[in-house]
Amino acid sequence: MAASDRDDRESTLAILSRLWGVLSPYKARVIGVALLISFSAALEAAGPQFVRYAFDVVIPGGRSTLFLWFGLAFAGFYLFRAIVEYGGMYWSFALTQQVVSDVRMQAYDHLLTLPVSRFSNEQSGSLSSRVVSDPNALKGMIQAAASRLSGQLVAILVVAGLLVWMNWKLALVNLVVLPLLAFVTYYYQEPLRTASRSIRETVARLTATSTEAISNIRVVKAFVGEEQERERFGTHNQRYVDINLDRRKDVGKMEGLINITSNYGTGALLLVGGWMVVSGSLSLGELTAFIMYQRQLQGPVQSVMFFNDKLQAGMAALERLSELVDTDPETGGDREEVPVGPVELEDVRFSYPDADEPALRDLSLRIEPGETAALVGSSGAGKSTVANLIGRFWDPQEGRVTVDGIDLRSFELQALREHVALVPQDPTLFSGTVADNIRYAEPDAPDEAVRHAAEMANAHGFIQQLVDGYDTQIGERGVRLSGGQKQRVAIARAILTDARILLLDEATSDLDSESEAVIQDALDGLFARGDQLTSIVIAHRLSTIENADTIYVLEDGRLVEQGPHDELLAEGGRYAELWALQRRDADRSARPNPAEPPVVTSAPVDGSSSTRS
Ligand SMILES: Nc1ncnc2c1ncn2[C@@H]1O[C@H](COP(=O)(O)OP(=O)(O)OP(=O)(O)O)[C@@H](O)[C@H]1O
Repeated sequence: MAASDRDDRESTLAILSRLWGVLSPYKARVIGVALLISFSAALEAAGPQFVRYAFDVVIPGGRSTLFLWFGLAFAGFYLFRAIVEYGGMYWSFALTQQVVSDVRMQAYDHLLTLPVSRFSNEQSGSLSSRVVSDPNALKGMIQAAASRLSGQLVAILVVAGLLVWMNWKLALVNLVVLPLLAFVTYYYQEPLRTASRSIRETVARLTATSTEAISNIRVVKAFVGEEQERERFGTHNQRYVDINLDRRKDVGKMEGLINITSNYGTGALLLVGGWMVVSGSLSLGELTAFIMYQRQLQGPVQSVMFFNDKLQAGMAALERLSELVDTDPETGGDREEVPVGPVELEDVRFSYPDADEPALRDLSLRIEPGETAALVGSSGAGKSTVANLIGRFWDPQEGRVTVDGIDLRSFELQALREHVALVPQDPTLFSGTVADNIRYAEPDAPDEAVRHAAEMANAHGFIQQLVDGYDTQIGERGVRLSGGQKQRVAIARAILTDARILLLDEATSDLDSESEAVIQDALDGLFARGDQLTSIVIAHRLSTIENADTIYVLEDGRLVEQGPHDELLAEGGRYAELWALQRRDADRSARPNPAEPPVVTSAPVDGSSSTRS
């Protein structure tokens, strides 16, 4: 018990120090807002004094001028108070929005600097919730801490002081009610917090279940999984209703107890105070003011009791944010000049985190500048991993990856990446126009350059036929492009950069042979860009890399063969085997052109066929 109390205290201290970390850049504004809100709260305490004055002085006096002055003072005071309250509310809101927006921006900035490994070990939905919704959850905590708390404390102190000043004996009656109110609020704090947590978790499960079904809707339908999905969603949906009902019961009980306690408190004031009025030791105005103050105190007392709850809720969000912001960003070296030279892997050994087996084992290969190198091999052989290391998306644990003999780790990251262009396996495009997508890496590229790149990528023809040509919006709110069209836009995007190293990951794997021919032309356009472009192509259709300068055959993370197509065929090794497999499957398939090799994605090392055509 004592240990858990200490843990609570330590965690509250940790929360406060983190909260201070978030708020310290805004010190002056926090103090300003707190003063304004405290001032507004102190003004509120003057209200019952007007009533007391009216009952005890103005009404018994019966003079019209006094009524007039009293009316003017009353109206002026409440106008002033409304202005102060508006100012406090607005500045507190503006401050909170500013802090949350800055925190969100910092988190997003940091997110973009994280290494690829950080993105591969957390679902993208969860990562984006860290930068979008978690900062929102800070709002309650910042508002509670930065502004409200000070106002509420001032209200409690000022009102309590006034009560004692007016009549300390009657003030004692209040002192019995207030701790009772505080106790009721405190008693329900934990169950309500637990319920809120469960509600958030259930909402997250509801969202995850529906998102999964929606994004896999074709699989759901193909395997008649609707009923199963309905049941999964229904279970969470029912749980959501149940927890909300339970929570509502607790809230109802708490509100009921608070009402009873404060009404009994008013009753006690009426009885004790009424007796004092009868005995002449208290005026009627004072009693009325006392009752008003008792009502005024309830809000601040409950807010102060709920302060810890707000802190805990905000802390959960702050912890998730800190986990992200405390992750080390990718780091590069100082070299800004990336020379033209061979790209080499020297005795590279690489394992993905938590993987049992290394993905690459003592792999060495050298690609001369201007060459087109092809990586082939079974599924899981390590082809994409080689591309990942050359793009420095990951670093090897042993050995080096170099350009012109210089370790990639010594180059400034941005400088290195400006020299590497990527056409990924699934070339997802960004929302915006076709032209925006082509000039993604070169936002200032003139229209002619964009068009030229599209022509080289064999994309100009279809782009011209779109509704608005290069200005056609694509993505969610625009046209949908076919897989082949997307790839050609992605190739145009790569052509437009002046990258010296091109990584082409399985760009032709999902295309029919007609589209493949079109893409092949696009790639020829790209390879023809100049002798400085070193291309590394991962292609599953061996026909697409027949003309590559060197073909590297990987198996199980090792290089097993290398050389040009004809040489490798003549050698009769693993490449020849893959080639023969493709021919055999092509002959078996009912294709009009059996000479066209099918896609080899997963020919296992044992030689059994697992090709897809
Ligand atoms: N992010 C990752 N985390 C853990 N293991 C991974 C990761 N990516 C790949 N691997 C593993 O590393 C090995 C090499 O994978 P890689 O993607 O390089 O193969 P590949 O030859 O490109 O395969 P494919 O042709 O199927 O794309 C495989 O065993 C794979 O399961």
